[in-house]
Formats: sequence, structure tokens, C-alpha cells
Amino acid sequence: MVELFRLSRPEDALEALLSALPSGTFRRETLPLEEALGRVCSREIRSPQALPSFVRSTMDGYALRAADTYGASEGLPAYLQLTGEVPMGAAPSFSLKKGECALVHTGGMIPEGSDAVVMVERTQKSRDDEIEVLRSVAEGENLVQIGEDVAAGSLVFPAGHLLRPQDIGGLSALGIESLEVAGKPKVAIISTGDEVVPPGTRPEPGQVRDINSYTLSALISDAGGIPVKKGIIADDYKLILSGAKSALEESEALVISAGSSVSVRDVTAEVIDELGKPGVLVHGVSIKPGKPTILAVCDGKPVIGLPGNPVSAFVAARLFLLPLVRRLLGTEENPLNTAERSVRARLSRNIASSAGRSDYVPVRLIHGKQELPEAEPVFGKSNLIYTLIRADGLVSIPEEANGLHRDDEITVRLF
Ligand SMILES: Nc1nc2c(c(=O)[nH]1)N[C@H]1C(S)=C(S)[C@@H](COP(=O)(O)OP(=O)(O)OC[C@H]3O[C@@H](n4cnc5c(N)ncnc54)[C@H](O)[C@@H]3O)O[C@H]1N2
Ligand code: MOO
Repeated sequence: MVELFRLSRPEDALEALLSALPSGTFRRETLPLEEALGRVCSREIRSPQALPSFVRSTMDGYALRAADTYGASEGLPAYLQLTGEVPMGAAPSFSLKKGECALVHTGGMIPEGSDAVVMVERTQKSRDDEIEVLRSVAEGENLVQIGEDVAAGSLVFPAGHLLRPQDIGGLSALGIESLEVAGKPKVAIISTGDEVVPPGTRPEPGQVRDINSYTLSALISDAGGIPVKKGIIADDYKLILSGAKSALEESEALVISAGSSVSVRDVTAEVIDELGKPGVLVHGVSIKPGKPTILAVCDGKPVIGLPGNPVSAFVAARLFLLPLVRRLLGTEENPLNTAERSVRARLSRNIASSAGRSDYVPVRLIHGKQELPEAEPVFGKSNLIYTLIRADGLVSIPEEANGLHRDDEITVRLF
């Protein structure tokens, strides 16, 4: 059979795209902390202070000198004089001497002279101003030390870190109220095809509603980019070229859906080559679905041509567009929502495939009594978007394999 494309392996194709991009091209912006969730630090953040900044008790109890309690037991308690109470939110106004203790609450600052806290349950009051300690306490017990959470000046987040909810709290603890993050890259989307109509239109015979602009737009926002839908352009070289030129001028990247294959109406690769240098780097990847994918860099900006079939467009977008958005954001980490989480599962039936290409098959997970869920393939042609909707994730069949077998333990990449 004549192969119409020179096929690249998916890893090589992605590498070709990413390595042809200029480094560090993303914009930076300063945001208030509350708006930084899911954004990427564009420079490293070091701690301006030690956290905690004072020695704190982790229990409700009495601050004391550990040495005063050595050998204490229920039968032979240590008697300590209660000299005061540490107020919350203020430094104690007194210090402790040998044989003394002070009431302290969880999180309170311990007085000078003390080096441990005994939990209130391990004591009893013998008089108003005296307690019995019923067991010995080690130095440092029930305390957090200065800088135990974060040392002053230490690296909190490297550049490229994607901020999670706990990170926002951690920055607040350090008094960092605003920070510099990578700007969200604008990714323009063009759908091409004489037969494609907007979703608000009732399709005439032979027409189909636009799916890809919408799936791709959702994937891009999920990945931390700003999708800019540029609408539908007919299969016309000049129209697509002028639409693509203006879309790329206003954005950091461009995705063109359809027209990636070999019919005379498929002009996407030619258009992309006109947009700038070096132009098309890859046309054809050894994957199914998604084979006709086009990857290009045009005068420093990435352009991806995706196959028109909605399942192919989705699979290829996950393989190439998501890592591209991450790269434009300057991170290697997975965006919160598109997190490429995976689970182990057991295949419910055989899946055939040809060696020499990586196959991606949608699967539905069925949770039963067994240790691992069952992965049921959702077979269907790559034009059928609902195969993805009925599925929970994708299983990939490596290029060297001739398929997978029923009961094989596999990894499912969740949607
Ligand atoms: N002779 C060959 N024919 C095809 C080959 C091949 O190797 N030799 N590859 C097939 C594969 S694989 C795919 S995938 C498609 C890719 O086609 P194109 O990227 O050129 O896209 P179109 O032909 O324009 O459309 C394909 C299909 O998808 C529908 N479509 C297009 N855009 C949308 C949209 N925005 N929303 C919903 N559906 C869309 C379109 O109507 C077609 O049905 O080529 C195979 N052919
Ligand atoms: O990418 Mo094509 O979808 O293999 O159908």
C-alpha cells in the first residue's frame, strides 16, 4: 500500500514541535494571590521569612523545662509552679525559671526558658498555682520550631510550578499577596470544511454541526490557555490563508481543524507552510486515530493542523496541543483540570492493532468486586464523537504490539 504521509513517531513529532519553538516566549503578569490558582509561577519564589517565625505549642497544655519532668510518673509526679498563661496572638510577657510552668494553648508562643509542652491530659492540678506532671516530657516535645515548615530564604516554588490550592495558602502564610505568573497563551481555533455549520444552524443534508471548535476550545481552557474561536472557513486555500494569517497575528498559537488529509480539498498543510518559516515540521504521525496531524512553527509561533474527524482531533489534541499549551505556560506540570491522571485496569476483551503505529482506544471503566476495574473498549469510527462521551479514558497500544489481550493489566489515561 502506498503511504501518503511520511509518518513520525508521536514522541519524535512532539519533540520536533517543542524544540523548534523559541524558549521563554510566554508573557508574564502580576496577579493578586486569590487569582493565582492554576497559574504558573514565571519566576522562582523564595521564602521571605522563617515559618513559623516563633516556637509554637502543638497542644493545649503547659510550657515547661523538660529537665524538670525527668523521671516523673503517675506514682511520682513532678510538681511545677504555675506562673501564668500565654495569651493567644501575643508574646508572653514573662519567662520561665527552673520548676515553673505556664498554661499554653495550641498554636501559642512558648515563653523564654521553656523547651517543651506537656499535654493537659498528662497533668493534674494539685493547687491553684501548682500542677503535677504525670510523665516525663522530652525536650522539644509538642513544639514546632522556628523555620520547621519553611526556612527563611529557602526555595518555595521553582519557576514553572503550577499553583494548587494548598500553594495559595502557603504563599498567604508568607505574606505574599501578589505574584508574577505566566500569561495565559491565546490559542486561535479555525474550523475548516464546506460542510461544517455552526451549532445554532439546522444542518442541510450533507452538512454537519461544528464539533471540533468546541471540543478544542474546551481543551485549551482546561489546559490553562485562552481559546479564541475564529469560526468556520470553507475549503478554500485563499480564504483559509487569510483567516489563518490574521488569527496567528493576534494569538500565541493556532489550531486548524480538518483539511489535513490527502484530498484535493485538503489544503491545511499548504496554508500552514505559507504562514512563516520553518513551516510544516511534521505531517503524519504513526497514531490511530490522528494520523494526518500537522505540526508546524511559523515565524516563532506554533501551528497545529488537526484531522477533521472529531475523535481524531481530540486524541491528537491531547497528544500535541496540551503539551504545547503547557510549554507556552512554561510548565511541565499537568493543569489541574486536564490532569493526565491514570488508573490501572484489566481489559475486558481483545483489541487488535497493527504493529508500527500507536493506537488509542476509548474505554469505559466498570467497577466491580475485583481489585482492578474492568476496561471495556468503546469501539467506533473516528467520526463518532459519542464514543468518547461513552468512555472514561484512553488505552494506548504501543507501536511494537499487535494488540492487547483480554485480562491484560493496562493503564487507562483518564479524560
Ligand atoms: N485516502 C485517504 N483518505 C483519508 C486518509 C488517508 O490516509 N487516505 N486519512 C483518513 C483519516 S485517518 C482522517 S482522520 C481524515 C482526516 O481528514 P481531514 O483532516 O482532511 O478532514 P476532512 O476530510 O475535512 O474531515 C474529515 C471528517 O471530519 C468531519 N469534520 C471536519 N471538521 C469538523 C468539525 N469542525 N466538526 C465536526 N466534524 C468535522 C468532516 O465532515 C468529515 O466527516 O481523513 C481520512 N481520509
Ligand atoms: O485520524 Mo483518522 O481518524 O485515523 O480516522
